[in-house]
Amino acid sequence: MPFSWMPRVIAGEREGPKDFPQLKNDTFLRAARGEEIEHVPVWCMRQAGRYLPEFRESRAGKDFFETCQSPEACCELTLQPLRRFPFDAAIIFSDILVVPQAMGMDVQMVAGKGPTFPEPLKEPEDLQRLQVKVDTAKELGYVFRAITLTRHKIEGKVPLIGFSGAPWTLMSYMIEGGGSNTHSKAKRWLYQHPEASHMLLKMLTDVIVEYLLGQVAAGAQALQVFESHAGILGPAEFKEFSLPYLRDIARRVKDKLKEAGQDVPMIVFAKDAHYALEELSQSNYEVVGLDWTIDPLSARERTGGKVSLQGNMDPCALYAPKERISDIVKKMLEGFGTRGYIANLGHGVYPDMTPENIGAFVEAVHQHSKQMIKQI
Ligand SMILES: Cc1c2[nH]c(c1CCC(=O)O)Cc1[nH]c(c(CCC(=O)O)c1C)Cc1[nH]c(c(CCC(=O)O)c1C)Cc1[nH]c(c(CCC(=O)O)c1C)C2
Repeated sequence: MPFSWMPRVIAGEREGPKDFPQLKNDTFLRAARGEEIEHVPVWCMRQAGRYLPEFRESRAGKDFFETCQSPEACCELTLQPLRRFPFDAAIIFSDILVVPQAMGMDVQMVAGKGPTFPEPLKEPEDLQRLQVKVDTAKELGYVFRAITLTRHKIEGKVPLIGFSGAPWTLMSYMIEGGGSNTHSKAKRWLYQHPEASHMLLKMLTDVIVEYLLGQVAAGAQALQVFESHAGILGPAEFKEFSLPYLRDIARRVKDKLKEAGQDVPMIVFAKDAHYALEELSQSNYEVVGLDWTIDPLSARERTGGKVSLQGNMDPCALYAPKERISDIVKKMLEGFGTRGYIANLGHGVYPDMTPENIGAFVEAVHQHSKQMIKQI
């Protein structure tokens, strides 16, 4: 039995542990599978974030990763946006950098600077510092507990999404030591140390697979894999250093879930990877998330109805007056169509955005899509 909480998952049962409140709004899950819906579901990346005064209040004076380690705090932050807006999904509050931490790296959140690794990986020898076999139940059990608690507290209102960073994005943080414009330290590895790069990407893939499976066992009803730094790679590097690992993650997670009779939709969000849209639509994920640099109609054409699509309004459109947001949403819905589509932003909400405009975005998606579906 690989996970201590595994006995709670009954083989053959689709919804996971039995004692969770029944799901009342499964629109997001149906859209992910391309099934019929009454309105287009909508959620926002970074919907739990600093643009909400209640989020800033809860986070005030507390260390970021300590907050991530508190299931109660993560649950509260996940639920906050749902109290304000009729989102069709929630995403568990956590961070992609908990995985490098679980592998033994120190990561701190420095105010005004963002995530910082005091001792980043510099040369291939540094891989020896990393934990190869990670006991995810021990190192990341706090995330699993946050998911289980949130599944209870969310009362079946909407599905709960679990997530992980993808191997290349995590590798780039581990080598850069934080955010970067050029990612030149991490890219140097790809060109100077391709073998060590693959070794690190493989190590990360193994941990991510276990981590995502643990999230589903804990109660996650969908999974999103964030390849936020895809755009810094060109098509050839993406094909060699990102895509095979993204595919491997989805295949291995799905194979394991199938054995347990579970079916959990997976979303891949490779930011700025418009050059790889065709490949991404054939990479074992039900949903491909899009940033705003891709035109909805051409995304549909290029993915050929093989997958559902998610996205992709420019987050900065939320600075526009509400009527303009409504027009932009309408055009976006007309471009994607209402079937096999999950409305979202093309990236996360920024801290200086007004909650009211997020509300206008959500309302516009629901209103316009209901009308469009009625007319079909
Ligand atoms: C709200 C927040 C988070 N992380 C960080 C913040 C801001 C700091 C704070 O509020 O104290 C630091 C935080 N964490 C990270 C950054 C980016 C730093 C950089 O690259 O410059 C910051 C400021 C790293 C990170 N972290 C994440 C990504 C992938 C998504 C993306 O591309 O934005 C990345 C790249 C994932 C993430 N991170 C978070 C979520 C929560 C759920 C939600 O979306 O509502 C998620 C999904 C939460």
